[in-house]
Amino acid sequence: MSKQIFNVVEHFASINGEGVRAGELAVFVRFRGCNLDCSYCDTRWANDVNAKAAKMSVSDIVKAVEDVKIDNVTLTGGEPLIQAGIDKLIAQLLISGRNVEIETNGSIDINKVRENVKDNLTTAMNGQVINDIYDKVNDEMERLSMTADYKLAGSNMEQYMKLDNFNNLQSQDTVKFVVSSEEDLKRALEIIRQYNLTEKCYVYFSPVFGKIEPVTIVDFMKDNLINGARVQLQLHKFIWSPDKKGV
Ligand SMILES: C[S@@+](CC[C@H](N)C(=O)[O-])C[C@H]1O[C@@H](n2cnc3c(N)ncnc32)[C@H](O)[C@@H]1O
Ligand SMILES: Nc1nc2[nH]cc(C(=O)O)c2c(=O)[nH]1
Ligand code: SF4
Ligand SMILES: [Mg+2]
Repeated sequence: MSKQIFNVVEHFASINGEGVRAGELAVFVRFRGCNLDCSYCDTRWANDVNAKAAKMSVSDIVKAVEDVKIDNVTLTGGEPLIQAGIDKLIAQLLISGRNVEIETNGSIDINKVRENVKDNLTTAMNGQVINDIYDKVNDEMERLSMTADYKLAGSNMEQYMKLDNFNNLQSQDTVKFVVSSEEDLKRALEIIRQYNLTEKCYVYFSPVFGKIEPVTIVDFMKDNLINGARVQLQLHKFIWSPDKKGV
């Protein structure tokens, strides 16, 4: 089998600016290319097929992550789940003891990826003296969390959302609504209620940076009694200049 090579446009250590682990140290690996084109994308440069990228194998990436001695790793992009072999990389990062977070755009079948990761873990553990490989694989899988956006009308990408993903959420996963307008907030609430999202996983609202006042989101949450969801601003855009790469 040919060795899988990934196009990595940047990898860096920082604090996670988004999601359940916001504020914690994390290593970020950003892959080139995306299957969507959101109106507000803050990493459009990474989606360019000609963006400068390091060619890295699974073991190159695992080594780069291990070298920094930080427990959390976030795979992002671009879109990490369109990268061939991503399941193998995720499995090896789990085996190396990391908490692995995937930032994904909501158009890809997360269950299929999770099943492929599980298969990789099972294969990797075969031959090891482990009494119950099944339990060990499930323990490793608990350190994998998917943060899936639901792209709203303001992104122009809503038609690509894979609603079936909402039947395959785990309690450690997140559904994130990046909102541009009141219309987006109303649609997000409809989806949250329809799929009972706050009962299944973490739910976040995040403003498209500079496009909607955070207080508008908070008022909407209060007016509609949206318990169990959280508002979140992208921390790194306050700590550093909002356009800065590598942070
Ligand atoms: C750049 S994307 C990469 C991962 C994946 N393609 C996705 O969309 O989830 C990472 C996260 O940044 C969010 N994001 C992108 N541009 C943003 C902006 N201008 N303001 C707020 N969040 C933004 C996305 O919605 C997503 O949740
Ligand atoms: N500090 C920091 N935290 C992040 N969390 C998610 C990010 C992303 O671009 O996916 C990101 C990012 O680019 N920087
Ligand atoms: S899916 Fe993510 S990376 Fe792709 S365009 Fe949208 S925000 Fe940017
Ligand atoms: Mg970002």
